[in-house]
Amino acid sequence: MMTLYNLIAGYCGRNVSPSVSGRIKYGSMIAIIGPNGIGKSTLLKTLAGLLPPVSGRLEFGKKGRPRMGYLPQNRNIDPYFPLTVFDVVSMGCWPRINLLKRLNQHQRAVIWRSLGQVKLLDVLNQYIETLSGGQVQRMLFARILAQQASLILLDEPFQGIDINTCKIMIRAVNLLCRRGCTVIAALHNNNEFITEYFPNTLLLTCSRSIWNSSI
Ligand SMILES: Nc1ncnc2c1ncn2[C@@H]1O[C@H](COP(=O)(O)OP(=O)(O)OP(=O)(O)O)[C@@H](O)[C@H]1O
Repeated sequence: MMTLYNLIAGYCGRNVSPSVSGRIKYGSMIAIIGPNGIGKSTLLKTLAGLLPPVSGRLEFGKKGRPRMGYLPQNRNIDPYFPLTVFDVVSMGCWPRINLLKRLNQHQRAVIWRSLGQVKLLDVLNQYIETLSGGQVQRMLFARILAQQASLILLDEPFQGIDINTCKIMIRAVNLLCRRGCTVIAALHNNNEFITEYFPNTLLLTCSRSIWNSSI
């Protein structure tokens, strides 16, 4: 689905990541790992199409760039904006609804299912200012699920959240991969979930990138 040819990510023509080559198949679950500042987020942004590669290239299959969901590391959300949990998760459907139209039955079902997967159905009508940090994280994750993307890019999705919330999110990610969605997550090396849940890793070092190396 996605092939990387000597891809180097960076800013304004300055290399940040090492060169990465490889083929990423449908349904893969990949952790990008490496020390702080090595370029994990930068590479993820490049895969997301938010940054052009400094050099090398990224190619998608015949169908072109798939529908993508991206969870950035800096998840700024104004907690005092009067939105409910349902409102935020429904934003995942926006690309597919006309601004003048309401959500249809199918889209509502998708939102409910996404909320159910992250166990937030009981707070769907609550304002976001009333949520805990872990609930906010799960809500943003549900928004990604509602996008029904076939490529999901997650930047440090488990940072600062408790083990139960992590497990809820991991289960949702596993389910997506079994349905053919590709999930790529930038994670810190010491993340205990890597060995247990991510069958494939891409280790970035200052000199090169290494697929499926043990941490
Ligand atoms: N917008 C930017 N413009 C220029 N340089 C940047 C920008 N964002 C990050 N950098 C630099 O790129 C390098 C890699 O940063 P990046 O966030 O990709 O690393 P990382 O491996 O994800 O780090 P961490 O593990 O700390 O999240 C750092 O030196 C950082 O200062």
